[in-house]
Amino acid sequence: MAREGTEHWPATPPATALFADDLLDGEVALITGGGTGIGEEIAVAYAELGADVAIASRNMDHLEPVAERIEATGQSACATTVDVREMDRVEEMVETVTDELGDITVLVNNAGANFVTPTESLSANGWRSVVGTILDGTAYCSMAVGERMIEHGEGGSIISMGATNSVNGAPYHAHSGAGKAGVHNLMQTLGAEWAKFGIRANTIAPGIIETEGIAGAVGGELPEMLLEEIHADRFGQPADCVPLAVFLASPAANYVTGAYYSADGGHLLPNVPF
Ligand SMILES: CCCCC/C=C/C(=O)SCCNC(=O)CCNC(=O)[C@H](O)C(C)(C)COP(=O)(O)OP(=O)(O)OC[C@H]1O[C@@H](n2cnc3c(N)ncnc32)[C@H](O)[C@@H]1OP(=O)(O)O
Ligand SMILES: NC(=O)C1=CN([C@@H]2O[C@H](COP(=O)(O)OP(=O)(O)OC[C@H]3O[C@@H](n4cnc5c(N)ncnc54)[C@H](OP(=O)(O)O)[C@@H]3O)[C@@H](O)[C@H]2O)C=CC1
Repeated sequence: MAREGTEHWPATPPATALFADDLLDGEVALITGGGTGIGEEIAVAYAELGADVAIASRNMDHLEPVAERIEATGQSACATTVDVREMDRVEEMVETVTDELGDITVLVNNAGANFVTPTESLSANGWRSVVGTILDGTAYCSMAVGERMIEHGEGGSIISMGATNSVNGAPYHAHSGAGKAGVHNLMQTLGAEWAKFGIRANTIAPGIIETEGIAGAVGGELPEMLLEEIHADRFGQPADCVPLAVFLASPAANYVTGAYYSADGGHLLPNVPF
């Protein structure tokens, strides 16, 4: 049964119902992991608001249908494969996107990886696989795109997906929690270092958002008992993360850098009065 007041947590409306339809005109956005889940929703919303959008991940099968959705809005799309854990591949991706769409003005570090496991069962390779994707990948993409943003001289926005599991520690998420904590710290560092170039760097921390990725990470359906920890009394949907990603890409956030925004239905808030 829903707790009192939780019926006041309806679905987040589409970005086009919230923002001016030309908000992202002239932007060129690159979204890693843009072929699925949260990344897909951000990619399509950016295009609907006027940006040309590139999406990149390891598997082209994920990317092609989303590129078609982007093109259906009338904007240009670029779909390219990358493993963000490899710097050479990241450099190639940035070159391809720049050749096809022009200078990148918005980078969304969304590619992510996780699986839930007791730390004593986590192998070195399992640790590297997740931390490599989350933290190395975010660093490599930010460095490759940031260098070009600096050369281009027009500033830019770097947005990275953190996670609420990095805030208080999270049992069975040793690799993911530590990697996401590093992502938040990296965005603060870049926000400080690259402010002089007009480059902003911010973090969005989703709570528990229903995607195929998280279902894989927890080994099936999300257990209903997790809702007891979520004040909104519902799991998040990818659309719940989109308005923050639009805001941070837009001129509305021109004075916002090094910030950390959670979209978690109150998951981080205490559940008891003491
Ligand atoms: C409060 C809630 C917070 C939630 C926070 C975050 C949530 C999310 O991020 S949800 C999004 C999750 N999305 C994904 O994970 C999609 C991408 N996932 C993957 O690519 C794979 O699941 C991957 C993470 C395992 C990486 O794939 P790949 O690089 O191809 O790696 P391998 O399959 O070769 O495995 C590497 C290594 O990891 C070990 N391993 C894999 N799964 C598990 C598991 N469930 N438990 C324990 N260990 C696992 C695997 O055995 C390999 O290690 P070695 O055997 O030592 O070689
Ligand atoms: N869903 C949730 O509850 C939460 C999600 N997050 C974060 O939000 C982001 C999106 O998550 P979500 O949409 O749920 O997950 P998905 O699993 O749907 O998305 C992850 C994406 O990353 C891509 N990817 C994974 N590894 C690599 C790699 N090495 N190189 C390039 N691309 C890669 C995948 O594509 P491909 O397989 O083609 O490479 C996939 O498109 C992630 O950063 C995640 O950690 C944070 C907290 C909670």
